[in-house]
Amino acid sequence: MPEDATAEGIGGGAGMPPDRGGGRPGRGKPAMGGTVPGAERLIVALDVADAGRAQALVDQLAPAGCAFKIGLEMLYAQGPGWIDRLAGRGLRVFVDAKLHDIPHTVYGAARALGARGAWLLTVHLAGGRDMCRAAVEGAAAGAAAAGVPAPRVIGVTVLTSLAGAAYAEATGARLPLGAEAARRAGNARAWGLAGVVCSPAELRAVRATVGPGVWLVTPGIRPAGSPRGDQQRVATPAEAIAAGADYLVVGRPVTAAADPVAALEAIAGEVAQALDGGTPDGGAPRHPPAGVDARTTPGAGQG
Ligand SMILES: O=c1ccn([C@@H]2O[C@H](COP(=O)(O)O)[C@@H](O)[C@H]2O)c(=O)[nH]1
Repeated sequence: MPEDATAEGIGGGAGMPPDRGGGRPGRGKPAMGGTVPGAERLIVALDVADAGRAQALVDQLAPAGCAFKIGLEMLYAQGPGWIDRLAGRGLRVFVDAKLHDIPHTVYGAARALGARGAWLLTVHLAGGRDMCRAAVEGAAAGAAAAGVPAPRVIGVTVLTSLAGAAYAEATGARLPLGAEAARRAGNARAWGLAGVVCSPAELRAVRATVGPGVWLVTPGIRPAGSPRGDQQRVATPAEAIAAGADYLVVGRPVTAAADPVAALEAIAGEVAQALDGGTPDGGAPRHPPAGVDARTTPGAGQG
């Protein structure tokens, strides 16, 4: 039955308590109450500056059962009140604040954000152990003071917009990109974070490093034929699920579509099919099953 992300516990259904807690992601469940199988694994990035547009997207897409990501654009243009607003509807809210500062400052920011009922909160792993631990502690303290569940703090490994020379320029490229992402993910686990953000290209290497129990949240999702935009390390929804992603972050392929609901449903359908071990065209699996069912409780490291 539903654990954390399954359709039944989310989506703002009337009278339904949001279960934003501790279980592993569900596999594609039958649709209930208008939810769409596969959508429970999707996080829609609300990268819009206009409140009316954001509200329209949430109203259109929430019944499918997806989560929503509030990132830098919404936070700076509209303010953090959107976290409360969506969480108050029983929706899972991923606050992609990408905190990266000295530990004292990050503690305070995470404390403030943690009090708002978020489900996930990001930090940059490049900020180091003390900063990441401060984020976990701050988020927990804020949530406890507000009487809401603490967000799971997850760490960004290497931005999906970086590759090749741009990656080398930004980091010094002491390790190949995949190895560096896996190394940083290992740090995330050691430092007590609940998961990491990584590109689909590194999912297998990251999972091999962190083992079960650490959530892998994956942007850089592009359905076949979708413009890549500024994303460099991309994969289709089915490929990302087959490689072991727990959650897929999808922005423009949904929000810039002429029909965002149809776009979301198509991606959810691809996800549901991949979770069942098939390919979007109904052929044999291209990869072994992702092994989601064998995982222990994600986020165990965050206590
Ligand atoms: O490495 C990262 C970390 C975060 N993101 C965020 O995900 C979405 C992706 O949006 P698309 O429109 O689907 O490209 C966006 O909000 C980013 O801030 C990422 O892309 N890569």
